[in-house]
Amino acid sequence: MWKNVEHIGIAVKNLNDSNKLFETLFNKSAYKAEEVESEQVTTSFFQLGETKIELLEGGSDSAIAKFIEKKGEGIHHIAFEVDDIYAEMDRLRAEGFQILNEEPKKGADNKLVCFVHPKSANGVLVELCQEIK
Ligand SMILES: CC[C@@H](C(=O)O)C(=O)SCCNC(=O)CCNC(=O)[C@H](O)C(C)(C)COP(=O)(O)OP(=O)(O)OC[C@H]1O[C@@H](n2cnc3c(N)ncnc32)[C@H](O)[C@@H]1OP(=O)(O)O
Ligand SMILES: [Co+2]
Repeated sequence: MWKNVEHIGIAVKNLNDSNKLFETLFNKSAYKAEEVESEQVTTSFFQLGETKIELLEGGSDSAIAKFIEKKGEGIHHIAFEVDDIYAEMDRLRAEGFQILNEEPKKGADNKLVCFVHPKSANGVLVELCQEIK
């Protein structure tokens, strides 16, 4: 079952600068920063109601750097909380979606994550995530 929009990922060039900008915009501080080596990204998170904003700065070979090079800074992905990521990956594959991961992997903020290719989701990079218990 799909639940809430867990976070919206925003690709940024400089995390320090963007932290300050979004702190001013939201009038609140990021509640955490985290490096995710497997994705070559450093992230920070702002909690807004039940949804988070995830700022992402990427290393030179990262998906984030490639995205910024092509499209510039901005919304990179939308992440949805699901209750059974394995079942949803099987279901989506059977429905013909291109899932970018063989298995869920460890993402930021204590989640298992996987991605659906934007070419099979109307140009939107979709992330599924499930809390690690
Ligand atoms: C912090 C960890 C985790 C979390 O816990 O939240 C994260 O959020 S990590 C976020 C960063 N990681 C990822 O994005 C992993 C999944 N992404 C990928 O595997 C790749 O980025 C991709 C989607 C497969 C694209 O890679 P690639 O094919 O090498 O790049 P291209 O530049 O050639 O793109 C092909 C095609 O797709 C379009 N594209 C790329 N990224 C996006 C995007 N974010 N949203 C929409 N469209 C996207 C790109 O424009 C190309 O289109 P065409 O030019 O029309 O061919
Ligand atoms: Co994300």
